[in-house]
Amino acid sequence: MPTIPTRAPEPRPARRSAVVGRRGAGLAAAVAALTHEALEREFLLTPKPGLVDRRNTGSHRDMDLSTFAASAAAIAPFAAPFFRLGRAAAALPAEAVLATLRPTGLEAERAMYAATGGVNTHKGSIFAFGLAAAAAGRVVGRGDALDAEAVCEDVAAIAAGLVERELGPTHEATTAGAAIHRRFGLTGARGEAASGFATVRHGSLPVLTAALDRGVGTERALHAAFLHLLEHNPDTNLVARGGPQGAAFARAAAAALRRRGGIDAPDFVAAMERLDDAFIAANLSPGGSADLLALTWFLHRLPALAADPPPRRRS
Ligand SMILES: CC(C)(COP(=O)(O)OP(=O)(O)OC[C@H]1O[C@@H](n2cnc3c(N)ncnc32)[C@H](O)[C@@H]1O)[C@@H](O)C(=O)NCCC(=O)NCCS
Ligand SMILES: Nc1ncnc2c1ncn2[C@@H]1O[C@H](COP(=O)(O)OP(=O)(O)OP(=O)(O)O)[C@@H](O)[C@H]1O
Repeated sequence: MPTIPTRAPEPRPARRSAVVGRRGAGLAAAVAALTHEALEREFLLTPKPGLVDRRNTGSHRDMDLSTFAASAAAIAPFAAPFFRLGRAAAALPAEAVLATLRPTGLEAERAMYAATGGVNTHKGSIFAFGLAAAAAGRVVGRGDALDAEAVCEDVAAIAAGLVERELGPTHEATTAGAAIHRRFGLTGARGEAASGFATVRHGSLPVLTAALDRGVGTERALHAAFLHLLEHNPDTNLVARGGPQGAAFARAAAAALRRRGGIDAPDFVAAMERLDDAFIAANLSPGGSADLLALTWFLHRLPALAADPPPRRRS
């Protein structure tokens, strides 16, 4: 069982220029290390309403920080094969790529369940990071600069039509996401991917970088990004547990926190803790926003990878 660090380290400043230096095997390993760092930053960020964090296990009874640490350690290495598959598929038409990723995605899900004793800790993250890592490989394989824009555009191309194909009226609603689409029209993880992670690219990522640029610490900047996601991401996990009313409550609570100053409010942490208690009382968990928070960090740090050595892994 991996040990849980109490705090993720401060990153070195991201280089935002078009870095295309590291194209060898080291880059696939660096993408896997960054995936691990992003997942870890998400589960350690505290407080997060309804989610597993250092304060409590949120609205969850079957997982805690050690489950998340074990899960992250088990699934992050799969980002390397996803990246390599993407790089090998750089010249393929985008619509042919998803089929090449599915076996690795399902293997990663099996590794997650093996590491957690059958608990779904990171299914949404495996999907999002699998697509993002593969798209990063395609971007590098084409010789383009590795940045969030290029990766998100390629994810949109790879995932185009996924909602119609997998959630269309002729399909049996076999998963929670499909059932929620049938009842409420939400497109969940598939819709977010097909949009090129629009909620991240045009929302939480600019919020994160704006906060960092004005000198806000990493944890608090991640909180700003998370608050944005809580207000704007149509999270199927919230709907699965609390119905549309549960999702509306979460959105309104996040908007209220923003209006009273967000991360700049003097009692921000106490307000987030009160919200955590309210989410737990209502059994709400914004798991999709947790996934997108990790992805926000990943996309923020990606441009630095091609030039820098991979982030140091903590044992
Ligand atoms: C598409 C997936 C997520 C299927 O899950 P499901 O039908 O239950 O979808 P659903 O939309 O409800 O979401 C599942 C998870 O995604 C996350 N999520 C929920 N809402 C959102 C959202 N708006 N945006 C992003 N992620 C979200 C949550 O963590 C949730 O638990 C995926 O598990 C899948 O298809 N796996 C098969 C492996 C695969 O295809 N891999 C290929 C690429 S890696
Ligand atoms: N820190 C976190 N705490 C809780 N969930 C998280 C966290 N980080 C990511 N998630 C996401 O939330 C999802 C788990 O949510 P949840 O347990 O509500 O889903 P479920 O297993 O489909 O449903 P249920 O537990 O109601 O049967 C995971 O797939 C994961 O991607």
